[in-house]
Amino acid sequence: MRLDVFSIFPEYLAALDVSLVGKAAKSGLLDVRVHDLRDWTHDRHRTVDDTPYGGGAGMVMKPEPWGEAFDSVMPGDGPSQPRLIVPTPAGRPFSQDLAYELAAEPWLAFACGRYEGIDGRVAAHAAERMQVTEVSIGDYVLNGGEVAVLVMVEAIARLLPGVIGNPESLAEESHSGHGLLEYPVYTKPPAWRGHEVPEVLLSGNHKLIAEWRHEESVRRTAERRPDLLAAWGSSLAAEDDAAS
Ligand SMILES: Nc1c(O)cccc1[N+](=O)[O-]
Repeated sequence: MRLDVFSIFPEYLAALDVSLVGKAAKSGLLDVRVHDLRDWTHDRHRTVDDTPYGGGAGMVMKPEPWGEAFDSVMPGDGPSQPRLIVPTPAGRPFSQDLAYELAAEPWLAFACGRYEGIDGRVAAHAAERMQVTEVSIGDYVLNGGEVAVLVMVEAIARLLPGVIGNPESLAEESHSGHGLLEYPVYTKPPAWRGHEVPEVLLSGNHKLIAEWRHEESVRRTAERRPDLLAAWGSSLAAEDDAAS
């Protein structure tokens, strides 16, 4: 998978050089290219923003640098086009399902907005030749899209074949598809500062351990995410109906 990221703070994306994503890039599983949007400005101040039409506070990112950057890095007459992801609070909620969907793409491009956002014509013009998806990582206010890109790239990259050592671990994680939050985990020592590891986990009885883990997943989901529990219950009912 090729990933292109456009930002006025390319150093913010340095985190993509470390850990899981960095290893994937070094092993050739990922081709990560970070671009400084200001490289496509032509004035001495390397201007990327201007006042909003219609008034209002803040500044809007000018369309020209984006258009020139996209033309340069992913030309319209090229053999293929990426899927463009624009992090924005007004976007489609990012989820594990969307991470799987994006992990199936051969080429992703991310446009990191700043200020009050990117001129709306940038996405509209890009959509003339590539799929554009505006995505939100959550209902809170950030100063730009860079941190959202770091979140999405990590969630996507770990789904690519060969990136994580034990693919089986993907199956038991929260939001991994069974619909429940994952159970609590423990390791040595068996007792620590007056806290004991649940005895069942020391029993060696794999059936009891599996039952305890499921019960813990259901309990945690009921406490913290009743919305997920309801959806999980509905999916079980649907499976039962399909089987009967
Ligand atoms: N929430 C937010 C933002 O405030 C600015 C850029 C991107 C996002 N987001 O992806 O959720």
